[in-house]
Amino acid sequence: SPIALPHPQEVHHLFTRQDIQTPINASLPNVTIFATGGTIASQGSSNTQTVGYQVGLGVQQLVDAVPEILNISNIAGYQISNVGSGSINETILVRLASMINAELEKEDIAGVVITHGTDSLEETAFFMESVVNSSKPVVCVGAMRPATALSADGPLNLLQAVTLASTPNARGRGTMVTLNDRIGSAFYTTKNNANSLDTFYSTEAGQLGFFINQVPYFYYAPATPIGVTHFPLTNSTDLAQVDILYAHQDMDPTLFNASYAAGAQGIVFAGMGAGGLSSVARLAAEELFNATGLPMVASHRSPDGFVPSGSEGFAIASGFLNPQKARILLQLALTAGYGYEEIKEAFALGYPAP
Ligand SMILES: NC(=O)C[C@H](N)C(=O)O
Repeated sequence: SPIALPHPQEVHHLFTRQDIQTPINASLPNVTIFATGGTIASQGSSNTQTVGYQVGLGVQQLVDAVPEILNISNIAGYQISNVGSGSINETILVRLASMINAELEKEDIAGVVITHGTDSLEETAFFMESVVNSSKPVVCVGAMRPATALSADGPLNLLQAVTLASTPNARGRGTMVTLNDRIGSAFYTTKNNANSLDTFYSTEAGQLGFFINQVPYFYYAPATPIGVTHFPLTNSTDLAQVDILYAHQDMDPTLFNASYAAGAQGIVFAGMGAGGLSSVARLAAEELFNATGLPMVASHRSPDGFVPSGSEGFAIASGFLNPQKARILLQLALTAGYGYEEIKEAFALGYPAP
């Protein structure tokens, strides 16, 4: 049965093509921007307001604020939505991905940029990594300060994102995230701080590169992360429902059954340490698994780390994937009709035997 979409009133701009097309300079590459909202598209009531601002700027205004972009690329833009990234949903993700696939198939397109709120940017980036089938760069970018703020970070981040999307050496690196001069892999990059400008990085996996004087420098030759499973996109925007449960001392063990009763087709738990649960919660989860076969994935509530297989016998280990990324992989696998063993294999790709 169709899954109810959250906050439909907030996606009323969805896919109205507010097409922008800057004057064509034949010597420059072509980059398409897909704007979804977020702080990068937000305005405060003063130049010192950095909390409680409103999303509202369209893709045209984002580009107008950085005319230097036009020295780097010809830009076309789509307004996909204009929402805080907490309201990005599966309808937006699936349609955005299919638009990006279609765009990258065009021979004259060098790459694409997604402007996005930072709160769930890593989820969208991971989704694109899993379903975009092109070696051309897909660059996700956001900002931590609204466009109206003193020292707003959005304009420079956008300039760098467009630069990255037009750089031949950015090909073959999967979907990337760039903010605050850093270039990271969508597979590993995580938002680490709710407020700080310097929030996106990936501790153990490291960065792909960085910007100096707006030029991207890479640490390595093109490579994509181990463990990416590529899924075909279907026309359906209904992805399997997967819930995340957060483990803690005295976790309510009934949450597992409640989640299942509410329609979850899979559960990811943000486990303590390397994927652990209290003995009471573990028993409840295991009983549910034994009774229903509901796929469950053990991830970690610590910001970084690894869940090895076998830590919770009935649960599939998330490896390096944090709960929000593990959820997307589980959603895509279930939507593609994977059974338990195939799901297990998809996760295990992220932690191959040495
Ligand atoms: N910095 C940001 O973009 C945060 C914003 N609340 C969002 O994710 O849409």
